[in-house]
Amino acid sequence: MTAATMQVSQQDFEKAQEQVKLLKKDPGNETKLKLYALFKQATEGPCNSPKPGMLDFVKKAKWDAWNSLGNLSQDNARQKYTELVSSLVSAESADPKTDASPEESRHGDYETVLVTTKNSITKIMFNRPEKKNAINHKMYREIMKALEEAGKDDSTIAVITGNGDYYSSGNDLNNFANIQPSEMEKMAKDGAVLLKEFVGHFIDFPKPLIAVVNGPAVGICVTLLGLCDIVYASDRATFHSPFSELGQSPEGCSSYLFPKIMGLAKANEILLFNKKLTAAEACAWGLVTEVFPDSTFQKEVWARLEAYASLPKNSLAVSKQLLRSMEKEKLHAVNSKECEVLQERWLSDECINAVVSFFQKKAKL
Ligand SMILES: CCCCCC/C=C/C(=O)SCCNC(=O)CCNC(=O)[C@H](O)C(C)(C)COP(=O)(O)OP(=O)(O)OC[C@H]1O[C@@H](n2cnc3c(N)ncnc32)[C@H](O)[C@@H]1OP(=O)(O)O
Repeated sequence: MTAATMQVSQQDFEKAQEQVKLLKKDPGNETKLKLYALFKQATEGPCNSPKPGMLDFVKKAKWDAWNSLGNLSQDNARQKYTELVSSLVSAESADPKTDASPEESRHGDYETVLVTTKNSITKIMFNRPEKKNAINHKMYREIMKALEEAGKDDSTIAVITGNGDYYSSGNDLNNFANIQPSEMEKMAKDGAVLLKEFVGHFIDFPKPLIAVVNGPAVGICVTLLGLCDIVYASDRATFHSPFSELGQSPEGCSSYLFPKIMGLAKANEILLFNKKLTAAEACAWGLVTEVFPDSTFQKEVWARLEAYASLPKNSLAVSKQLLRSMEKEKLHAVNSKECEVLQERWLSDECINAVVSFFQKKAKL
């Protein structure tokens, strides 16, 4: 190495120390240890401090990293440090995700949901506000696709919420409309297959899944809350699963989870007798984690979620999966059974009459 390159290397070394502080993405512990060791070697020479005790994990890892550089010269250490930082900076500027300012990145190609990622949180927002976020067939499919993507992306947690004044009015009753009598059985069979797959995506979701209930929730959007890991609600939200009123029966694993969460007597009021809960009641009954005043709901909840999303991602995922693993098989069995019963219900006069009444504007919840 010539004197000239050493000189440049010293300047670059100082610049690299500045650049490392500006990295937007955490380079990971292994790389951070390498940087630490090269910096120490470059500035102090070979490792000269006493070996820390076995139980002092952090100090021991740093000491090991520095010590592993042996007699590497200070010039070489400076050079290697500078090169490592330069490779991290280039990798970051080539990656469109990290170029990402703290701005939201929007996932493309959805019509009925709005999917965005920001601050390690992927948000899946029901986006049919003019229909109170009722879930039509396309929306069932798009929610499943969004969950699949969120399960695999870089986010730490995923959030489900609604756009507009409703969280969601549940199943879009148009899913049952304009069906010829000869097609009824097929409609019911296909509906049961779709519903089973849809609920299965919630059972199997691999990361913490949080419901941010911004307004009233109806039907399947209430029952699915039992499969979420945390439920935050605005004090404007209500929770209504009027299955018997609609001639239907419970889904979303609620026939198993609701009695477990709130006790059989309270679950019966919701699932058999159509009791609509206020947010405060849903919280007292264990379905909702915490209720916030509507005026500060978004601000308080997102601040809380951003703090949660900065926790170690893999630890959260394995812990969620561990908790879910105790129940997974059972939940899939419950889901199958519920869909089987609903397939029959959809062909019943009770259900058909309820749907007809809704479209004749005779019945609203
Ligand atoms: C593959 C099938 C799987 C099935 C899974 C099983 C799922 C079960 C359930 O989810 S059961 C629950 C079903 N939901 C309902 O029965 C709610 C019906 N809606 C209402 O009662 C009311 O709309 C309301 C109380 C939610 C809101 O009332 P209001 O504030 O007065 O608003 P509007 O009624 O004027 O609604 C505006 C606009 O949206 C349409 N809409 C609202 N909800 C639904 C719905 N669930 N299905 C279809 N359409 C809905 C409503 O008709 C209005 O449309 P318009 O402006 O008239 O075109």
